[in-house]
Amino acid sequence: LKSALQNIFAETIVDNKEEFLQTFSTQRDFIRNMVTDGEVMQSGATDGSSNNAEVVSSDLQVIRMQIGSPNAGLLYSRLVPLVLLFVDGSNPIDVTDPDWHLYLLIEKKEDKEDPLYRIVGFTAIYKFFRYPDRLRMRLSQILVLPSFQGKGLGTYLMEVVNNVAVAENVYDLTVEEPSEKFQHIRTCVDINRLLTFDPIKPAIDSAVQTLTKGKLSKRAQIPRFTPPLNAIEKVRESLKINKKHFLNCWEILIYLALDPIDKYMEDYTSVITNHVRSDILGKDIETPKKQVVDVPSEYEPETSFVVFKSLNGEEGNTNVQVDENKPDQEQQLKELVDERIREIKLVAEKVSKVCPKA
Ligand SMILES: CC(=O)SCCNC(=O)CCNC(=O)[C@H](O)C(C)(C)COP(=O)(O)OP(=O)(O)OC[C@H]1O[C@@H](n2cnc3c(N)ncnc32)[C@H](O)[C@@H]1OP(=O)(O)O
Repeated sequence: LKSALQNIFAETIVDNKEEFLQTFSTQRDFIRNMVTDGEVMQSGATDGSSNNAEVVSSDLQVIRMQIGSPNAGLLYSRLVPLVLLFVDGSNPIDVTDPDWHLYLLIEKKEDKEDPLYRIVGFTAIYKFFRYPDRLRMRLSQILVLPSFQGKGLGTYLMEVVNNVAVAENVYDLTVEEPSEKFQHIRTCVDINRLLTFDPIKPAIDSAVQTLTKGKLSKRAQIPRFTPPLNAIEKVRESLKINKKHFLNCWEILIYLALDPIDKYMEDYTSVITNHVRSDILGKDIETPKKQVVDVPSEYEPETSFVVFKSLNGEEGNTNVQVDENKPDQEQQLKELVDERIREIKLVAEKVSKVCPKA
């Protein structure tokens, strides 16, 4: 056990019980001392649209530290064991790369003379260049310590990071390999922001109108139901939500706008099926089909081909091998669609509880 723990704790390991217990008094100011040169990004509740006010007391602060600063690297080396133990599949960040920032969620308790600082969570974010003159932010690790989870603190930290991305006008904010739970939280936060973002309202209304106009499932071709390009652009520029994540949110925004949802569920499911199928095939199934056909010619046979584009979207005699295990594929597709609908309902339920008008 010791060697396994040694791998995780490295030089921060304390294997003597007395010595360990003593650190509670000898190092009680460690965190406060470490964060003195940090930048306070938020104190107390955010003005975000989620309902965090009830969980976020004025004792909470989010402090940002550049990893290159002398204390940040030292502090992070103490956090590494927590990252390895609690964030699935994570690796420690490179403490020599100054483009990393730590956002520490600190609980500050008044105590005898000096306040006592406790870290209740943190996130590591990478800020990097985007050609020609912008910066992007990528959230790569986030952790709320186990005894503080499920109290809205992860949501709070996400809101603070969103506010920073907007205030610093970065190009966008992305998340590296989000876990399912974190993706759910992030989506809830962003849906609340999107619901109050007026510039996309006309686009949502128009999508909903198309969907409610008539039985979609009876139509030969189901429209794609993606947001217009200018909406994608406005959302990225104002809210810093990247396109891929906005497309996920878009499906939920439409779900929330369908009233009554039961009446349109069949059509809505065909739209989602369509999206899932396009994602799997990695192409937009509504675009006119293209085919590549080898043709005999007097030039090199390997470089002679013709590309056909059929205008009615029908595929002719294609070489694409999609039919082989058809029943299996259909079943798998249905399972993926069911899973996606389940996720959508979960977020929809959550956001309509927080803001009942949604
Ligand atoms: C890029 C990556 O790093 S991905 C990996 C993410 N990190 C991890 O998996 C590490 C382990 N997990 C964690 O650290 C945390 O659970 C996090 C960061 C994922 C989420 O942080 P938490 O503080 O637990 O999230 P938060 O409390 O805001 O929301 C989680 C749940 O608590 C609930 N919650 C929110 N506010 C409250 C509240 N006021 N009272 C009670 N519960 C609440 C939410 O409803 C949510 O539940 P739901 O998902 O069932 O709808």
